Amino acid sequence: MKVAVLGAAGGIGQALALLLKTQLPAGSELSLYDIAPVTPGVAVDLSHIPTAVTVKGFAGEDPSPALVGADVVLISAGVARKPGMDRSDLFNINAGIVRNLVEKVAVVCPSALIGIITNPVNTTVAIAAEVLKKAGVYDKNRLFGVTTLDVIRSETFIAELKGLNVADVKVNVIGGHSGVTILPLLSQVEGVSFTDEEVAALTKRIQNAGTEVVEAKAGGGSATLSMGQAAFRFCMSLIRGLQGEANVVECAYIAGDSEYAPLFAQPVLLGKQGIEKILAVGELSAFEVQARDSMLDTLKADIQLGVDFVK
Ligand SMILES: NC(=O)C1=CN([C@@H]2O[C@H](COP(=O)(O)OP(=O)(O)OC[C@H]3O[C@@H](n4cnc5c(N)ncnc54)[C@H](O)[C@@H]3O)[C@@H](O)[C@H]2O)C=CC1
Ligand SMILES: O=C([O-])CC(=O)C(=O)O
Repeated sequence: MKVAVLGAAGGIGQALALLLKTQLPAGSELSLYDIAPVTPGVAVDLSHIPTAVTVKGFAGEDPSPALVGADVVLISAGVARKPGMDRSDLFNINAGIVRNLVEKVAVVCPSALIGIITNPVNTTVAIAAEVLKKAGVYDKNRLFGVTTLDVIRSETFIAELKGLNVADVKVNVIGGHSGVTILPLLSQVEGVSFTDEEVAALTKRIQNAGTEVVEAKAGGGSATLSMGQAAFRFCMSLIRGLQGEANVVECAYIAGDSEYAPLFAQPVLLGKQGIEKILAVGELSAFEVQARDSMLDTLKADIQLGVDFVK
């Protein structure tokens, strides 16, 4: 397997690259690209870790050499939030970065699975889809907005609140990746019950968890280490699917068959072609139905912004 990380010299990119270097299957290749000149040095640094994963680093304007033969491309290139900003404030800079990178992916490794981490995810995934459509290589089963951080946060916060072993907590998070569009389906968590007050408070905490980190870092950026772990988990699931493992399921922001919005985060079964099957969201509580319905105008507007940007 060859995994390319674009934005590899950044906070997320370096954490993710470390996890991939230590835990990708033996024989894998890790390809790191960033505009930052330090990137080949990051690769040299990682290459001294004794695992059977080869690492190469590329800097400069053109990501193409890093993309040759990639099976999975993870994109975390761009700018991160500072206190007082919303994810949507990143659009002006990050939209163009994602467009340019995906244009290269479309030419060099059009059948790779693509995971978009760069914010605002609700919009950058729409941009990626439009770029791939324009290039004539769009396959909706191969493009993902990485929302795994919302899932791991939900698992962590639920286990903390209820005194559970976090390894036993499974939760789906649907919708998108910002504010009210993040909807953890707490009513479906097995073996746990929540009061109405707990549901309201926990949902709000999960929706605001990115801001919690941004404020705690006080101008020093947003979540990088937890996001590195989240992207690593998602990447390993993509690879396990590609390698034919059965029952690999993750939530991701995808172009599904959702009646709610053209892109919508929901659970998917992963396989050799990317998404093998879109899984049902299941029964929602009255609170969740209300939260789902009231997010849709925001989510659709975020998606339209991305479509219009490319057109
Ligand atoms: N999907 C999610 O759940 C999350 C997404 N994010 C987003 O991930 C992105 C990256 O965050 P961090 O790693 O913390 O930022 P960072 O600033 O530490 O790293 C970003 C990297 O992108 C590189 N870069 C900028 N323009 C580039 C280009 N045209 N080509 C290649 N590389 C380029 C920079 O040189 C830098 O090394 C941000 O947009 C952030 O909002 C952050 C946390 C969670
Ligand atoms: O909040 C941010 O800007 C970064 C992010 O997406 C998250 O931590 O969920």
